Amino acid sequence: MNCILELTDLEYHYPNGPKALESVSLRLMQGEKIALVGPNGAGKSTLLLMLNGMLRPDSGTVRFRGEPISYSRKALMNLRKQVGFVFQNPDHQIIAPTVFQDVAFGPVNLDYTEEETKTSVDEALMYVGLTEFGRRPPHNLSGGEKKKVAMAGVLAMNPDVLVFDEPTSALDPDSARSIMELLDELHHAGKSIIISTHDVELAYTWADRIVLMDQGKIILCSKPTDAFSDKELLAEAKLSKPVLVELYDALCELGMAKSEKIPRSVLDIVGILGMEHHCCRGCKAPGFIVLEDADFLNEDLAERIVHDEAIQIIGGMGSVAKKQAKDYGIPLTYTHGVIDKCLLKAISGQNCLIITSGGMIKRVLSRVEEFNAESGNTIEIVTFDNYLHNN
Ligand SMILES: Nc1ncnc2c1ncn2[C@@H]1O[C@H](COP(=O)(O)OP(=O)(O)OP(=O)(O)O)[C@@H](O)[C@H]1O
Repeated sequence: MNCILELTDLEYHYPNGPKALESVSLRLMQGEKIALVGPNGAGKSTLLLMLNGMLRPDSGTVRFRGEPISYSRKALMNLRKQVGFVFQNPDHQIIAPTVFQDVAFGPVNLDYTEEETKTSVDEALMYVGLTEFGRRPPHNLSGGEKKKVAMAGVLAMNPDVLVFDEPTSALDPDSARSIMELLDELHHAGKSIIISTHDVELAYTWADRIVLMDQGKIILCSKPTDAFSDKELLAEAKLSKPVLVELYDALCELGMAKSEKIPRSVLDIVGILGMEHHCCRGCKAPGFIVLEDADFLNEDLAERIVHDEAIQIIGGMGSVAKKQAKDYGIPLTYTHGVIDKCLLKAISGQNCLIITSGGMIKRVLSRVEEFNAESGNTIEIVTFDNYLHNN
């Protein structure tokens, strides 16, 4: 993996304010998902603002693709094309009278042609599920919708790195989940993503790496399972353990689990209990999962699969799948946490269809394979091609 952004020994004092960053060094690798976690005032937003040059450190270096960033107007404009920043409060980002104009702001400033601008805005609005919102004034939208408009504004420039300051703050659980699904989709499309959050459950299940911050310093940078198992550090950063880790600790104490692998999802817990107690294997014939590429979906094919394979559960992963399902009137049982939920249903004997596209297809295949290997289950996955060949 290549390093895309590198911070070395950053120090920063706000003018007339406190020291906000002290000896901060961090590397964001290509295609990585990092979550910054820490109490109020820890320095998370300040660190994020360094990443696209919105703040300039008093000392230390920020490198993008190996080169120290330059703070000239032209160089910063160029950097911000590649490192997109979504503020915690979308009102800080939304400026135009209509959603379309707002999302078009970046492309227009980057001298896209009219046609290129329209294409990139339409795609970005499709990605965030706001295709029909182009003419609406942003100030009349809900908090979650405004957040999606702000995200679309950044996505329209197709940056390699996405920086989100508290992507789910002030959102209801459903909007928060759909934003996180979108971040996952962007990750599968090859983006490197760094977020700040107070939500330990979210950070634990979503990130590849956790960066714990306190009082302007990075106090730990490690895999989520390591970061959230360290009681003392969590206390120092005034954070609690994620529920899944608490549950796992309790199961171990009760002698009900002794797996080496600390669970990161409900499905992992079910897998561990299944291994220990043989309770979810062999009792019932498992169901299977049909995987269909949303890019090749049509109404007839979906109907045929659902009918021929006695499908009981349908999951749609990603914006293309959700749009296709809506257009073709396919009722989706699940639109978030799709793979794990379908695996849970398959264990209990139900047949599932997962509709998805792009890099997420591989993710479904690898997750099912990983789950089977770890839990001893044998959930079969029928891919789109197999379906065509076998029928
Ligand atoms: N514009 C500013 N002027 C002066 N001090 C500031 C400014 N912005 C932040 N600070 C201070 O810098 C320190 C770090 O703030 P920062 O916003 O980076 O923390 P944070 O971890 O993002 O906090 P939160 O979780 O509350 O958003 C805090 O002590 C804060 O009071």
